[in-house]
Amino acid sequence: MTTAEQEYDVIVLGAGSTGENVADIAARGGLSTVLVESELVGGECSYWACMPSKALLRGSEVLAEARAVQGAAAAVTGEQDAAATLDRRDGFTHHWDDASQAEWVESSGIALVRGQGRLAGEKRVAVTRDDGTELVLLARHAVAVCTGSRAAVPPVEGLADVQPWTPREATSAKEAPGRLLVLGGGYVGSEMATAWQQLGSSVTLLQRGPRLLPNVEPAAGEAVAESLRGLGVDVRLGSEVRAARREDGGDVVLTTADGEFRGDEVLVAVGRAANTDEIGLDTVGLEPGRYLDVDESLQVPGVPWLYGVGDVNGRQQLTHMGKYQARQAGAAIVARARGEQVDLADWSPFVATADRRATPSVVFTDPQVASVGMTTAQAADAGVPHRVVEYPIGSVAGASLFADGYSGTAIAVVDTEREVLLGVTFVGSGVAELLHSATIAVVGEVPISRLWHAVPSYPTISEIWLRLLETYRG
Ligand SMILES: Cc1cc2nc3c(=O)[nH]c(=O)nc-3n(C[C@H](O)[C@H](O)[C@H](O)COP(=O)(O)OP(=O)(O)OC[C@H]3O[C@@H](n4cnc5c(N)ncnc54)[C@H](O)[C@@H]3O)c2cc1C
Ligand SMILES: NC(=O)c1ccc[n+]([C@@H]2O[C@H](COP(=O)([O-])OP(=O)(O)OC[C@H]3O[C@@H](n4cnc5c(N)ncnc54)[C@H](O)[C@@H]3O)[C@@H](O)[C@H]2O)c1
Repeated sequence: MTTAEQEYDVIVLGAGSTGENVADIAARGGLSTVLVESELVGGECSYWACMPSKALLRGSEVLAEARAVQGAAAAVTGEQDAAATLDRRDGFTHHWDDASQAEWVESSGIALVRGQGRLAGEKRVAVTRDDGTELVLLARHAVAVCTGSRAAVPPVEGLADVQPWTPREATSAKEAPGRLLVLGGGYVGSEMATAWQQLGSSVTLLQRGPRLLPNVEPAAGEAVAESLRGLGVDVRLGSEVRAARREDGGDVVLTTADGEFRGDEVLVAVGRAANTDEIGLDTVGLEPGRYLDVDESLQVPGVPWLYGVGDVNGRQQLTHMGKYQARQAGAAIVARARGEQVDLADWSPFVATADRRATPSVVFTDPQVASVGMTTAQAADAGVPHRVVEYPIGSVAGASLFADGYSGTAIAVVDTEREVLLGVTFVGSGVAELLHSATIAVVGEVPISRLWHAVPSYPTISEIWLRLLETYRG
């Protein structure tokens, strides 16, 4: 077999949302750039994660909002058309065709190589192309590993053999299974239980720990569990699955200390594993299979030409944070290629400080959970002097107009020494769009005394800000 060689300034391995953005910044910075992709350009978010999952949830959300408004509720006389929702979902994934994203890559002056790439020593990437030929890419300046993550399947006896759903099947299924078992009550488990229960499945959710969404404020997980139960989901907390089997008739059976649970399918949603096992890390002295260890500019310590960006470094596994890291790492790659100094201080143009200090996220359950920065528990663990203020969102006029009997909670964690916000969590209907105000306050470290002058419009849900500040001031 003949092996061709090509040289670029920057090689980006993996064309998910993160890799696309690293390549874009590098190309805009005047560096010749190549993207290597083994599946679909756009990665998980476009085809098997954010976009299809939110499309599956949106129909139920709109109906719930209409049912919560006297007068409008009378117009909701039928059920959701599940087939039409799945069809709309298929539109968002472009029927799992990446032609438009590939077109964008090429129109941005970035070369695209389709195939399986792996490091082959210093600044070298060997690609087995889709047609079976080999191509060796050489990088003058940098290689950015953006290979993302995949679903982790826990070592439960028999689980791998039942061919469980991963988030890929849960977001791309062509019909609702009659009975769906969901293993894991984090982001994916909570969202997918919400979606499929309302698309016709009978869902049982098994969560190992004492509450859903363990990484956010406890009130959020409690509200989501209560709402899922209201929708008819069988939510089992403290439930450890010990074994799994598929019976002749097709049933999946999960065994726990509380007995057996049966379903037509089981979704495994217990977190992610890094896609680093088969990318040649051993050829540059690194251990395969683990999240890539990186510094604040996303550079791998001791290997200055190598970067690990997005899900693959395990810092924050969210599309917007991967894209943020891509902007920071991309700027660092361009600056270093020009021989410029890269400032590694917090909040510089080259570092991903928000990963540690101000990561926003929205769980699109009913109620939504929108949070940024530290939770109460994280502030306590970090030993920061702080006070927690809480206020029921339903008590503000805007919320009562938004939905009859609006129920929700806002929680702010305030640094009592510096009088700035460390973190904010909103739990309630329609709070996703409130979150960016909190993100700006946390990132900007806006003093409470100045925040007081940020007057929310009446009557909007944003008036929750005024109530939180009044509660803090006492
Ligand atoms: C069900 C679900 C819902 C989610 N919803 C949201 C949400 O609403 N909002 C949000 O912010 N985040 C969400 N996330 C998280 C989000 O999907 C990820 O954080 C994001 O996709 C990470 O992007 P990435 O580019 O780093 O990795 P990926 O999207 O995994 O992209 C990596 C790319 O690298 C390619 N690749 C891997 N190995 C190789 C190789 N050897 N050679 C060539 N190519 C390779 C892969 O094919 C892939 O295209 C969700 C996740 C799941 C599972
Ligand atoms: N809306 C969003 O932004 C969104 C949506 C989906 C996923 N994501 C991202 O994808 C990541 C992965 O999501 P995820 O839900 O797979 O992981 P997760 O870390 O959010 O949740 C995993 C859950 O599984 C539970 N668990 C672990 N082992 C278990 C076991 N053996 N049995 C039962 N329960 C078990 C954990 O207690 C936890 O609650 C998220 O952390 C998030 O970064 C984001």
